[in-house]
Amino acid sequence: MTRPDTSLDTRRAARSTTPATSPRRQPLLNGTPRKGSRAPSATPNHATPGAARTPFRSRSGIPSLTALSERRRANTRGVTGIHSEPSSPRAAPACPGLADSLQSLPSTLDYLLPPGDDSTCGSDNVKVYVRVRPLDTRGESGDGGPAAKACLTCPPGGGRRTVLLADASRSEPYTATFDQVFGPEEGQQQVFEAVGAQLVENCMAGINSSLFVYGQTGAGKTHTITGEVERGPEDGAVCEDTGLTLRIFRQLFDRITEDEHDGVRFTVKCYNCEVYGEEVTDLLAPGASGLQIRDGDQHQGIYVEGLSEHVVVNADDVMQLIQRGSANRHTAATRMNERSSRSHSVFTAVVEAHEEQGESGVTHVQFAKMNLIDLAGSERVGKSGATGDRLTEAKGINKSLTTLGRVVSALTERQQHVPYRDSRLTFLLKESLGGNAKTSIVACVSPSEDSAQETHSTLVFAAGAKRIKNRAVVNENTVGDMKALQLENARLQRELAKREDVLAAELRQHLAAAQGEAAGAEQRAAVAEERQQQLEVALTENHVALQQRNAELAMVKKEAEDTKSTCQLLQKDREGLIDHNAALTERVDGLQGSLQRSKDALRQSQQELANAKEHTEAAITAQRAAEDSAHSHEREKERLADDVVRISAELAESKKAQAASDQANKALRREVDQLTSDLRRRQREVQDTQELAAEKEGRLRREIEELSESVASRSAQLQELEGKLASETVCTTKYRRMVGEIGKLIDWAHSTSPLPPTLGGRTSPAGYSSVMGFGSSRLFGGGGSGTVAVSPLGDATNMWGLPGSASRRASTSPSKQRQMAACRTLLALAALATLALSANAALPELANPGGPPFLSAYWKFEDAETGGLWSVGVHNNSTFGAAEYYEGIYASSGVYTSWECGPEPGSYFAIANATYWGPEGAEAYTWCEYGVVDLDKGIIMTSDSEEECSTAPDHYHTLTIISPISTNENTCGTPTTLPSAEGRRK
Ligand SMILES: Nc1ncnc2c1ncn2[C@@H]1O[C@H](COP(=O)(O)OP(=O)(O)OP(=O)(O)O)[C@@H](O)[C@H]1O
Repeated sequence: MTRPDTSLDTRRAARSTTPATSPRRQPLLNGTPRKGSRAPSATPNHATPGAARTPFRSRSGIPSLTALSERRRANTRGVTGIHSEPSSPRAAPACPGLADSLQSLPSTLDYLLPPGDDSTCGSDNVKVYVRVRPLDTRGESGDGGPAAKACLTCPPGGGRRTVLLADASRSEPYTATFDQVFGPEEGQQQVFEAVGAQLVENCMAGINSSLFVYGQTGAGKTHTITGEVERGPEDGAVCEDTGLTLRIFRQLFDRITEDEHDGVRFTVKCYNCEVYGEEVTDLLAPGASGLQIRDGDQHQGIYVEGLSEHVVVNADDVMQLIQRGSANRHTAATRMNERSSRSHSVFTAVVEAHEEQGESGVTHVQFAKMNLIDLAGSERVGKSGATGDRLTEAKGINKSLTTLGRVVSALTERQQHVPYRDSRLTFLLKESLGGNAKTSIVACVSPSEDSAQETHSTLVFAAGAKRIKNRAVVNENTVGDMKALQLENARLQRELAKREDVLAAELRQHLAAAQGEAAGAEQRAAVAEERQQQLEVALTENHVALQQRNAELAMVKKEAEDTKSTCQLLQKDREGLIDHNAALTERVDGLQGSLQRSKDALRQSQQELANAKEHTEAAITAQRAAEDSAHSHEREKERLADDVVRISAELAESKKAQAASDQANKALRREVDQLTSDLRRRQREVQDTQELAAEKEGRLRREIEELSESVASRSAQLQELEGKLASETVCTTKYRRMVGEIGKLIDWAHSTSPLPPTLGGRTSPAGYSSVMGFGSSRLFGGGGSGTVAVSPLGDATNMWGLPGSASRRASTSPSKQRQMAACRTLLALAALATLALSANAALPELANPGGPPFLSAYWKFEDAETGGLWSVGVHNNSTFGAAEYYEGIYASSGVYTSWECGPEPGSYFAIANATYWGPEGAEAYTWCEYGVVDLDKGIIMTSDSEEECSTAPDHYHTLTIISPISTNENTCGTPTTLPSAEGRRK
């Protein structure tokens, strides 16, 4: 028994990395476990993405390679079992195509599994994640200024899958949706759980995987993929900043420990190289540069010739390799990043699982390759200020990234030529982009306004890469000596034969279910898409309305601010007026005081006058009394009279002053009244404006709340619909693949036909019986008047359902038997082709729900040996076409059977029978509907005119479907006279 080239046990004992540099070609990107391993035919040509669901896998994936092989054998059941004589020496080698097709059936069945688990649904689309780094404290512009503002957000309702870039240089914000978006607050462990853990499971399932980080310089690529590489504070832990690589290997070794058991052994080999400029260098064997990249055979894939190989047995070994590789990598300080990677680094691990098959001497080897790629960052040299070596490096980096962009475009546009060889980088990544690997990309971006342009390019690249489809397969091999392999082969053949029926039944069931599911899914997808578009439009309108409302609110706020400042001014005016009023009041008070004083003076004068009068009277009395001594008193009298005149004048003057004061007082009062009423009016105005503003603000706030609620609920609906759309898209993909699988079966059936060579077939009885068994048990099994025979030649009674002497004579002569055999083969071909047609035709049917059902098809073949014509009609009226044959021996008939293809009314159809021709000259029945299919248009029409159908001789021999002739007219059961053989063959 041959063991793998490196003894795991020995290595385990040593517990150390083997730094051997192999002089041979080392398989960097090569899954081949060792030189001289088995031929490609031992490896399946289809991925089994749903393998993790099968009972053969444990929770952890592939604890047992035998289990995997069991599963594969179970999946291929139905190949040899179809043979009526499984031991036929030609059976196995005659059917490699069928074996391959049936080996692919697990993936067909997997497509039928309910959607939801992406890792097992069979979709190999590249997964794309976006990681937003925190804003840089040194200022993103790199000029040492203050930190820039953020321009990248995750809009609410985006489910952490959508980013919105509001770039000032663009009129519209840019949005895109990815598999997941990690914000600045999300740490290395969260990224590992979402991105890295899948790579471990892929490795354990024998599937290649690649992870690469992309983005502008300083965006966090090296931080994400490598980060801090050292042990954590606790035993077995990693640091918080440890990147994906070490975390992946820790989990990988945990999983290996879980899955390793008696008979199953794992080996892990690591490689690390960098692409600097266009030169490939081994980072683990310094000095080994200028290495060549080779495109090996199917197993080797892409590999770097002469790259050193390092066997590792635990995560600490890997940690040392990462540290060595990082130390040897080209890095330099730039304005954008203190430790900028100036090369692309590729860290590769090849994980092999070996299982010896007990006594048989056969060893199963399952292997997977994991690439962890840290791309150098793109940079705007104007911004980074690179000169000299840094400038040359930057140009080289940008050039290789541009080629990477062209490769992505070519793949997404499905161009014939993909320019992988235009740069070393893209050549190395060939398998990861569109090849045999499950690929994840983490696009690292900065949220800073300064980096908006670079972030935009990164997001556009990432959105494009999301559309790339890969075709990952399970890498498996079986090795052993020739005898052991032959024994194993024989055992597999026996297993294969045993399990045929189960698979056939499963396929039929799943096929029917898938068609129904696909029909519903397509319909729902269309509705969901329409709904999504409506919601998007509504969302956009709501955004616009919200922005308008915000603008209005801002204006109202501004008005309120203005009004407030006007109020303040008015308040100031009011205070001035109050002061002025107080001054006026003071002045009035002053005037009133002086008036009072004048009045007092007047009263005093009047008193004095009264007193004077009294004195005068006393004087007059005294004069009269002393008339004699009046002279002296005469002067006194005159003085007193003068006093009276003066005091009277003063009194008049005081009265005038009081009148003037009253006048001024009145004017002042009027002025004060006027100002007071002005003030009140302004106060009322201010109050009204404030109330109006408050009311408007309240109304706008309510509207904004309502709008926000409606936006949130619509976003939730949109998210839900997106989810549905995604799951339905998965169903549709499954369905389309299933159609492809059926097409392969048809091709195979055609190639193994027992018809004469002119009919494109072979005369192998084994091949022939396979076709019939396949057709009868799977497609023609139910309904109608009987079951078509499984055996190659016997059981004609079932075959000949129509009355007629010719049919009863059918199984007698050898030539009739040959015709019957050929007839059955044609039935199988027709059935298979109709199955494919139904699937194809389901698409226009779905696009036109409730439209007319399908389908009928008609094939004609010319038998060069006899010159006869075969016709096989297929249509949806539950009759099944046999064959028509004339000239020479007359044996043919129709068989009734029906075949239900889908649950939808109208998608029901069956295979029409052909024609029954009696012996020449005898009465014959045409029990045939001549079906015609136009695959280009996807429509099928039939004609009851055999003449019309037979006027397309160009299509004979080719299984090509004849173009439309006329609409359906059923002539079942109508006796008709045969045209002459000559006439029919023209
Ligand atoms: N998500 C993050 N959280 C914390 N720090 C980060 C994050 N992303 C990046 N950084 C820090 O930013 C700096 C630049 O990151 P890094 O070297 O990983 O960028 P890069 O994309 O690899 O750049 P280059 O292409 O120039 O090599 C580092 O100091 C790194 O620690």
